[in-house]
Amino acid sequence: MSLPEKAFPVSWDQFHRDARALAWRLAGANKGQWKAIVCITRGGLVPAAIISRELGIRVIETVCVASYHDYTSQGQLQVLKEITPALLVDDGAGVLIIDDLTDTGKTAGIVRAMMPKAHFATVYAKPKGRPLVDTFVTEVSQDTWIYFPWDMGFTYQKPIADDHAG
Ligand SMILES: O=P(O)(O)OC[C@H]1O[C@H](OP(=O)(O)OP(=O)(O)O)[C@H](O)[C@@H]1O
Ligand code: HPA
Ligand SMILES: [Mg+2]
Repeated sequence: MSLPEKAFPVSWDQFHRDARALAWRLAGANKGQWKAIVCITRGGLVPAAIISRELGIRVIETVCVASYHDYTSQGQLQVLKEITPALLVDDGAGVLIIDDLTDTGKTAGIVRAMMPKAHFATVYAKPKGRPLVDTFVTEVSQDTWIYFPWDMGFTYQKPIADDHAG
């Protein structure tokens, strides 16, 4: 297992602020009028909850995709549950697709193909995935791993000087 060079840990508070910032941007797009949210599980569940609250969207659908089976290594992408046909009309126009991040862009590419006219939004984006999303909040470099608060717990931190002792 190879770990990306840099770490970008995100606290619950920071994630809430960043997801709210995404909601502000989305309120300005499509006049804030969305038919429904399609949330890409599982990572999209938390931002979808925050955005649905901020924008008053009550219809929430899931598309269930899994690709990172072993922590940081990506495997075969599996679609475990498809989008309800009711939302696929008119290629998904007026629908908001939400995920926590786009990395290589593979997940975004697969879901975009299901709804080419939907608006795709993520909280974070890495350069390879960035061209596939319409709206995001923060870009992080490709060699960075984003640590989400739901994947973390409190642990002891070594003093910075311990790694710089000469
Ligand atoms: O741009 P990509 O390289 O495709 O990676 C991005 C996807 O990877 C993660 O999901 P994951 O498959 O790990 O499942 P999870 O959301 O259930 O954690 C993340 O939540 C995105 O959906
Ligand atoms: O940087 C990441 N962090 C968490 N999950 C991910 N899935 C793909 N890339 C990432
Ligand atoms: Mg995911």
